[in-house]
Amino acid sequence: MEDQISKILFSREELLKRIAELGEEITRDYQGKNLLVLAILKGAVPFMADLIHQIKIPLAYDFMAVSSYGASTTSSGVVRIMKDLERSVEDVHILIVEDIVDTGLTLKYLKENLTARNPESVKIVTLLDKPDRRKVDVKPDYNGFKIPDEFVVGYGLDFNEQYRNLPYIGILKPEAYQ
Ligand SMILES: O=P(O)(O)OC[C@H]1O[C@H](OP(=O)(O)OP(=O)(O)O)[C@H](O)[C@@H]1O
Ligand code: HPA
Ligand SMILES: [Mg+2]
Repeated sequence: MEDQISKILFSREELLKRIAELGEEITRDYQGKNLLVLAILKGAVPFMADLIHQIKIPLAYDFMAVSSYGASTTSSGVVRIMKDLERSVEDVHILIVEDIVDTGLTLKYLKENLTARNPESVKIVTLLDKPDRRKVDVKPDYNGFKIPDEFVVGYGLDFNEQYRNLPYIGILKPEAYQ
């Protein structure tokens, strides 16, 4: 598995350090607010698990699953909800947690879909942002790291469902998917 990684971009220590900073900012901004941390399955799970330890106010968390990639390294552009929320969100401030914003198609769809449910607010925190690849205009409110246009895996990010269990973020060698 690790021999398919050409370069480690962020070690576990670097990830945790940045996540602590994000948690501090979020703690400050959501003081006194009814916060729902909404992680997008499956990639955001490791990030969300580390992030919630660093948000030092009461919160609830939930999950949605949407899919646009399948077994490919490029987005199909068609976003489908595979698992939805089971309760109304009218009384909460939603913080969407993503592992990566790439074309932006997933988040644009999600943000519009959730905004239509009339929550108090909808914001986005992503661990990684790949701005060079953006196809639609969507900006994360909180971002861990900007990254170049390379296919990355680890810490929740997959290629064909593999590599999610790596404790760091690395660049996948092109020969691993060609
Ligand atoms: O900005 P975009 O081009 O839309 O890409 C980003 C989305 O793609 C990945 O999810 P994926 O559909 O691979 O599901 P997964 O989290 O289960 O791997 C990632 O977790 C984001 O949700
Ligand atoms: N790696 C894994 N999954 C992804 C990526 C990536 O670089 N971009 C969008 N989904
Ligand atoms: Mg994926």
